[in-house]
Amino acid sequence: MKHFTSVKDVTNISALVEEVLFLKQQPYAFKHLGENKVLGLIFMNPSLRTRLSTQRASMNLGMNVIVMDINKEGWKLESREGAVMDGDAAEHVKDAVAVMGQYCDIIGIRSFPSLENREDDYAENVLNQFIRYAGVPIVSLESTTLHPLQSLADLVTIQEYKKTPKPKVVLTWAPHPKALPQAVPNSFAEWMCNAEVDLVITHPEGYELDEKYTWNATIEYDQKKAFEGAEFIYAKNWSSYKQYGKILSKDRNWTVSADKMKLTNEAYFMHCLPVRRNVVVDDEVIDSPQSIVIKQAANRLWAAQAVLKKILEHT
Ligand SMILES: NCCC[C@H](NC(=O)CCC(=O)O)C(=O)O
Ligand SMILES: NC(=O)OP(=O)(O)O
Repeated sequence: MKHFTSVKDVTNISALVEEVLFLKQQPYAFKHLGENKVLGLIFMNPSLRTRLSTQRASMNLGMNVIVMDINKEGWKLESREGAVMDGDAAEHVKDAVAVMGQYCDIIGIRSFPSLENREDDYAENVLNQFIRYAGVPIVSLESTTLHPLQSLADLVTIQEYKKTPKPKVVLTWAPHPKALPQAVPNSFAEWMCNAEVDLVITHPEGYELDEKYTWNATIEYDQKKAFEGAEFIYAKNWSSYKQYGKILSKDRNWTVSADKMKLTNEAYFMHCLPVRRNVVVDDEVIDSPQSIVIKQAANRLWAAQAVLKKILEHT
């Protein structure tokens, strides 16, 4: 594997899932693979799970790791091509990235969307400049449109907990006070459309995701109908893709409640975290034995380790 920015970078998804499960059993089987190699983790936005799990994953492979919260600790960056830099920004992304590539053997980058201009966000300018100018493999730590490390961990978690060969997996929109990116649901749908699952996506009208990620999913506007017979309920808020970045609803009738979980086939509850309790999901559900959010977060470590291993083996 050269870069890891979407499911398209994976040649054999089931082999990668097996690799994740192997590393979960034997975390230190490749403890010398990354010796004398440095992973740089660059954050343009906050993180808990991605930062800590990827850092730990690199340690398990014997790598050294440098972490930078670039907006707080670095020079203000310009990302527009050809910009006349007489404003606030002191450094262009392409110079900063080329320099980082001199110090790191692999770079991870987190860069969220502005949610102001769909065309700009979906062009993935920051991620693509990292790929273009770093000269080293790039791992997405959640880009403007996708979160592949999360989706790989999600797929592994579903593989571990499924009760039938092709489980019904429901991605449900849930309310939230803020406008959030579409990266997690886009990426989840993209990975699930390539997996042995029956994917149903439920959301209020106007929250349709980019069809390029949902081609193999059924869209059901009635949340209760969607929940019937589900083996997994994956909750997430996102802002509108059609009316780009807008909050069209804060309807608490979409909150995942214990009553709604009763419609499912004793479904497991999943969420990528961080989660707004009693807005996205009721305490009663997330604190129930059917909630696997912590196991899901734990799998982030093994997912990151498998991806780093694949890249180290390639370089
Ligand atoms: N990496 C996991 C999700 C990150 C981000 N959530 C957030 O920004 C939540 C912020 C809040 O709840 O205030 C998102 O939805 O893409
Ligand atoms: N799920 C996830 O990516 O969490 P963080 O934003 O805390 O990294």
